[in-house]
Amino acid sequence: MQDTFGRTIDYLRLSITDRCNLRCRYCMPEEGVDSVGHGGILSYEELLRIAAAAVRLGVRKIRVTGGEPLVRKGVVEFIAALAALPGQPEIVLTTNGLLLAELAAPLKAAGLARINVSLDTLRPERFVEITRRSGLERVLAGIAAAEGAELAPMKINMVPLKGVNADEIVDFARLTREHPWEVRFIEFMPVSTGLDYSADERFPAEAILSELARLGELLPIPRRGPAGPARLFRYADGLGRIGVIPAVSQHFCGDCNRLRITADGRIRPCLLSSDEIDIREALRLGVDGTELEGLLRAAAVAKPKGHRLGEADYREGERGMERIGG
Ligand SMILES: Nc1nc2c(ncn2[C@@H]2O[C@H](COP(=O)(O)OP(=O)(O)OP(=O)(O)O)[C@@H](O)[C@H]2O)c(=O)[nH]1
Ligand SMILES: C[S@@+](CC[C@H](N)C(=O)[O-])C[C@H]1O[C@@H](n2cnc3c(N)ncnc32)[C@H](O)[C@@H]1O
Ligand code: SF4
Ligand code: SF4
Repeated sequence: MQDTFGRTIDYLRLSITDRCNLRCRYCMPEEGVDSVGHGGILSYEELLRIAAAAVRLGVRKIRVTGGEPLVRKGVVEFIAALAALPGQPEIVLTTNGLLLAELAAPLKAAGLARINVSLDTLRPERFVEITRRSGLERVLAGIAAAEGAELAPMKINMVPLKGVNADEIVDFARLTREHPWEVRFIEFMPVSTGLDYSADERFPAEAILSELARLGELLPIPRRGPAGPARLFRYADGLGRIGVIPAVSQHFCGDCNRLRITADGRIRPCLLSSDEIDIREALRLGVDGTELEGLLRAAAVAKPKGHRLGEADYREGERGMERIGG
């Protein structure tokens, strides 16, 4: 499906829950997060109907995200059902890794193609400071299990914050020398209010690149087609790759290829705009497949040319990343 600006939309991100077993300070407030509850989130059946309609419109890749997608009961069977949709889209997942040690092998068997694991520090005490929970060992065991299950190539997502974990950029980059992983550094996005960060903690892409250069020369990897948000590099002696996601400072919106479904059933045309289309209501009123396709098409038409973050009239949204799915 094409949007108004000639971009091809072939990627759908499904946030399957707004619940999470961590409370990362840049994503969710420590307390006072109201989960939308069982009736508020889309059922697996509803999610499958949306996914099937999207695949009919040309979506080739579906990412399951959250909240923490692995805390939702029945996620393995849901992945299997997605992978079995006519058209056989590629099914991928983004997780904090806490439950991966147990679930990596069943997820692979269900048809999951790849996995992206979010990890912001390699230091146990810091893990607690950032996520407000313990569990670094479990995440590392989860990454090992994902590798064992051949969920490859694995991507690790890190959000550097100045004075918090930016001094670990080089340690994370070093991982790509020893492992065939893609380690990606994501610019922090101020998307919801009530977060425990200050503007001084932002660490822009240019600063990330200077940090990375301390480890050795970064060799750019040329893009082949719309390659997603990451600018890719490698070190001459590295097995893996480095990605920098300049989510705020340098727009990759011109290549944007995605729509999002929020945990509570809204189609979100752009991560950084609070405009949404209610698909939950439509599903519960009994729309048919053609009407679902119509709603997805309308969202593609409503997709903005680019984000307006940083512009005078931009307002931080009410909805946290855990509902949008990142
Ligand atoms: N501004 C912006 N940021 C995005 C977009 N897509 C992903 N990101 C950021 O990049 C992070 C990593 O995304 P992932 O969930 O790993 O997915 P991905 O980068 O699409 O993954 P691949 O399919 O492996 O390329 C997200 O959590 C966001 O912070 C986007 O469309 N716009
Ligand atoms: C919302 S999480 C959902 C999936 C899963 N719980 C996880 O952490 O991977 C998806 C991604 O969004 C990123 N993210 C969350 N809040 C962010 C923010 N304010 N700025 C940039 N990235 C953010 C996380 O680092 C993670 O990689
Ligand atoms: S980034 Fe992921 S793991 Fe961390 S609080 Fe948000 S949803 Fe949970
Ligand atoms: S900010 Fe919006 S338009 Fe730009 S890449 Fe992200 S989702 Fe697409």
